[in-house]
Amino acid sequence: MKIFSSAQLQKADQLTVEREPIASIDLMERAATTVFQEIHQRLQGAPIPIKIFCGIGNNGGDGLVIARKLIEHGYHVTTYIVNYSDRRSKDFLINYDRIKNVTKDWPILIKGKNDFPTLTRNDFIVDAMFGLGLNRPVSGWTKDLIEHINAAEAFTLSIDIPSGLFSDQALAEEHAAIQADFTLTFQSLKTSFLLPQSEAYVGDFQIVDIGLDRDFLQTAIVHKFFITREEVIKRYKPRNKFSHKGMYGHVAIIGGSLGKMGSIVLATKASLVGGAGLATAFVPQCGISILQTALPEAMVVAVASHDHLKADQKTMDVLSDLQPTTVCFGMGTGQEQATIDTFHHILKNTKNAMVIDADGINILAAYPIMLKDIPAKSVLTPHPKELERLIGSWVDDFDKLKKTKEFSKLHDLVVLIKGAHTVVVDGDDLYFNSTGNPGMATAGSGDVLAGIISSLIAQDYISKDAAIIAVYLHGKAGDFAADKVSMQGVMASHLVEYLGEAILDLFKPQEPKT
Ligand SMILES: NC(=O)C1=CN([C@@H]2O[C@H](COP(=O)(O)OP(=O)(O)OC[C@H]3O[C@@H](n4cnc5c(N)ncnc54)[C@H](OP(=O)(O)O)[C@@H]3O)[C@@H](O)[C@H]2O)[C@H](O)CC1
Ligand SMILES: [K+]
Repeated sequence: MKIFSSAQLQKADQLTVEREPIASIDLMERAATTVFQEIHQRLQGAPIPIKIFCGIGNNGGDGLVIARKLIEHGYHVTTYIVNYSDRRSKDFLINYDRIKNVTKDWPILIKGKNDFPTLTRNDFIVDAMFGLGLNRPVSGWTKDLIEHINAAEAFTLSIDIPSGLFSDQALAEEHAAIQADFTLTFQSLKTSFLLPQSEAYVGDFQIVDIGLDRDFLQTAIVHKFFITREEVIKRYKPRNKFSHKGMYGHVAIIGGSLGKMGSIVLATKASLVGGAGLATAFVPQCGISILQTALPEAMVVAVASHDHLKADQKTMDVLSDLQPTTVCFGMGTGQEQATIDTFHHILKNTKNAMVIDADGINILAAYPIMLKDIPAKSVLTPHPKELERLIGSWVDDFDKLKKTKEFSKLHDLVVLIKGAHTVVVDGDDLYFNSTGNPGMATAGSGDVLAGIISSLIAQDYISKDAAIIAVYLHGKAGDFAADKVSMQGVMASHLVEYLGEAILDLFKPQEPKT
């Protein structure tokens, strides 16, 4: 699913008005009516106090339409105009008049701190102060009002975007934005919703289709996407009836050290459950019986050394004789010099795209000279600390995206930014994951992900698609697991266990949205 920038959405608004054609006031009525219907469906006429805060632009105009519709349906609504400027928009003014037809009175004007209403936890607040027109941080008494609303801890629904939050740039900590519990957003997600810095503001969100110009939406070029089920299905390759295991690739998972063999078990198992035809774990001696006991389906090759990976020529020859389709390196290896040398040797002798995880990434960060030896389009799967070691620190989340893109382009790699909405970075293109839950922040979760990505590359998916499908399925498996064992109860093994269910779910008929 495409993620549009605020400039593109404003363009879409304008083109819809011209091409449909539809008067902008009618488009506002249509958009806000859709929001009203969503609210009405949830509240079902509940007699709770609803307080709607409207700005003076079109976001405020939306708020006025919602207020009018709610009043017409018998809700207890108080409407406030947050008068932060005298430059009221045309469509705001029309709706300012229209609401008077149902209330017989003007909404309450807020012009400063003295006008702030008392709010309680029992209020239902609708925030329609600023939308995509926000062009600078909110300041003065308007900022105080945002803080006043947040302090009430009442359920807050934001229209289009939590007021004060930017769509395409970061909000510094000292600035204020509405801490929404829920955001109903028009036509497209806003990038900031998916970034950790916005966590306090966005809450849950839902996209409402307001019928903007289809042609524009389909043809506009974007570099940001949301990884939905449809994005995965369109990339998924069904299996042929006459296929055999040799057609689904051979994954070599290389890593492990004394006390850290579990990571290899998880990754190797995930690669098999993910569909690879064959998997070989390539480990120090200490790993042989662990692997063979835990995972009879996998082959095991051990280097001569006992505790760490220290490959001699003989074992390297064994690896090249195996001719794995995909090599995955890094989990649990540690950073002994012999291991670093082994890694460097593997990099230089591998042609196909690899998957590099954990200590593999730490070694690359410590020895950037090795970056040039990584096969093109390899996938790096750092968690935030590992990413920082790799690309340096960032000022904010948008800067992190920019620096990761530069790194990806410079080295021709696919890089993951792991987190609540894991991002797959492929050059200029960013793919944000939609699945997963905080229960997945658990030991070994990343090993499973690296195993799935390796598995898909071995099955002939291009690295970017392998990463996109893998993060989605990994998250979905986590969601299924959390449903069964609770978020706290999720362990990495559950992610492997529920991976099959996540794959099956791709092809299950979905329940219609209520
Ligand atoms: N066009 C349509 O029919 C639709 C519009 N939709 C809704 O519109 C908003 C975007 O509305 P817009 O009027 O462009 O802007 P806002 O309502 O977000 O903001 C109003 C004005 O506020 C000023 N501004 C910006 N930042 C600040 C600030 N920090 N402090 C004070 N004032 C600020 C700015 O004007 P300036 O001249 O002062 O710069 C804004 O113009 C969109 O989000 C939707 O909710 C829907 O898309 C439906 C169709
Ligand atoms: K808003």
